[in-house]
Parts: sequence; C-alpha cells; structure tokens
Amino acid sequence: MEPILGKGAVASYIPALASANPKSFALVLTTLDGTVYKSGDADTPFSAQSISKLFMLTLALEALGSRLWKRVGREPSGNAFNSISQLEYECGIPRNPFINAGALAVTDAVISSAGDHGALDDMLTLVRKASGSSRVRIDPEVAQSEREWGHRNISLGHFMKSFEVIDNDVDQVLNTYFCQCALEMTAIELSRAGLYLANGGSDPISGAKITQPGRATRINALMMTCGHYDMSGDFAFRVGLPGKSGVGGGILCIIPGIGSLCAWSPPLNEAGNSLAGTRALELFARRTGMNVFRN
Ligand SMILES: NC(=O)CC[C@H](N)C(=O)O
Repeated sequence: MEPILGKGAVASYIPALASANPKSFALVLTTLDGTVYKSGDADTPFSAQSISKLFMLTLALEALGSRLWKRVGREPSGNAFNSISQLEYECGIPRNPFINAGALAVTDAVISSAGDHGALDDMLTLVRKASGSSRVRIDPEVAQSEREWGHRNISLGHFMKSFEVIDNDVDQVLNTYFCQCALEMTAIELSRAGLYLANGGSDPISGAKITQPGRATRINALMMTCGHYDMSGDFAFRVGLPGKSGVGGGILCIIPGIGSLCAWSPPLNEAGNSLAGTRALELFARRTGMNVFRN
C-alpha cells in the first residue's frame, strides 16, 4: 500500500492554515491513569478549529441542559460542515452542534449564560483545566484570518438571526466563533483534554468535575454520529470510536473507560477531515481492538 502521509490537501481558506507542514504527524494516547503514549510531532501546537466545538458544547449543556435541543438538533446533516442550504427549509435550526451553523447556535447560548468574563474565556478556562496546561491559547493571527475570510460563516450567522435562532448580537457571536476556531493546542494537550469524556465527565487526573456523566455520554454519541460531517458514517465504520475533527488536521477520539486519543496530520480529505489522521486511527483501532462496536 502507498504511504498516505502528505496526500490530501491542507486547508487553504486562510493563509495561517495553508502554511502548515503537510508532513507533520502526531498520534497520542492518554489513558485514564495519566500515562501518555506519543509518537511524531506530539509537542507541536496546531489549530484545533472545529475540535473547539466540543468544549463550547460542554459549556452550553452545563448552562442550558436539555433546553439546548430547542435551538440545535442531534442528527447528522449529510452536508458539508459549512452548508447553508438545509438551514432554509429547516427554519434556521441547525442539524447538530458540530456543523458550523450548529456551533454558532451553541456559542450564542454560551454567550447568553456567561458572566462578565465571557464565553471565550469560559471555554479557555475549561480547556486549560481539562488539558492541565495553561499554555493553551487563542492564536490571534488565525482568529484575524477567520474573521477576514469568514464570509460563509457570517452568512450563516445572519441567516440564522433572520429566523430568530440567534439571541445575541450576530457580530459578537461570530467574533467569539472565529476566536474559538483559533484555539491552539498540541496533540498531547488535546489528548489529555478529552479524558473527561472517557471518564464520566470528570478529569481522572485532577478529579475536576467538568460535566455530568450523562452529558459526557451524550457528547460521545454526537461525536460518533456527527463528528466528521458528511463522512461521520465512514469514520464510525472504519474507526468505531467517537471522534471530532477540525480543518487544522486534528482528530480527537474518545475511548470510553480507557482514554483519549489525538491524531494530527494537516492534509484533509474531501469532507475536511485529516486523511492520514483518519487512517492512523483506523489502524490503531484495528490493531488494539479499541472500537466501541467490537464484541
Ligand atoms: N471544520 C472546521 O474545522 C471548520 C472550522 C472553520 N474555522 C470554519 O469555520 O469553517
């Protein structure tokens, strides 16, 4: 079989992502006892992009509980992550929290409930707590590019506002969204940050309670059904683990009761998911038997 590292296309919609090294690669597993198994560029920070949607969703569920599901659905969209078409005939209610429109609804909910420090700070605090790393940051250059090239997301935001699905000022929601996409972390930090989802909502290392056990279970279900956009079915078929991808080339996978796994390789497949990252996770799941459907 031909090596696939370097195949696929690095996200090119903003310069800050287009300059990523297509040969970068990392695979990191952190188990519930805190042991870290790493290979490749595990210490290199990269743009988490849509993986940040997981952390905002965690905050929104804490704030709204099941009321969140009035604003956003729980079904795979079968469309691209930035698609606008479905929104019109579904009255501005996005299919799920992991497509861009859904993430805007989630961020709007977090803004409504955040105190003076704001939704973005709340997300950073959560990610720093979950990852055990204060180095995690929002990359200002990526945030600025997201804003400059964010015409599609700006359209989605205004379109949803026209259906009164967004409560807050659209520019405030969009600005928070652009900044959350610019979340920058290493594969080691991301792998560690996913542990609460593998451990009933609590960080097994610090003991910090991040969400309720039932919510962690639900987030995992959504990752499995919607975490890879219109290739979520293919990912479930090949890897069999709840996962969330981002156009920076990262994928965070949860192995319930065991640990959390992060793959990173910038070139993407046609749905915007890391090509080599998906393949690495597929091989990992096959060789270790860590697949939630295995019996
Ligand atoms: N899939 C992604 O990672 C999408 C995030 C990207 N910043 C966007 O909003 O389009």
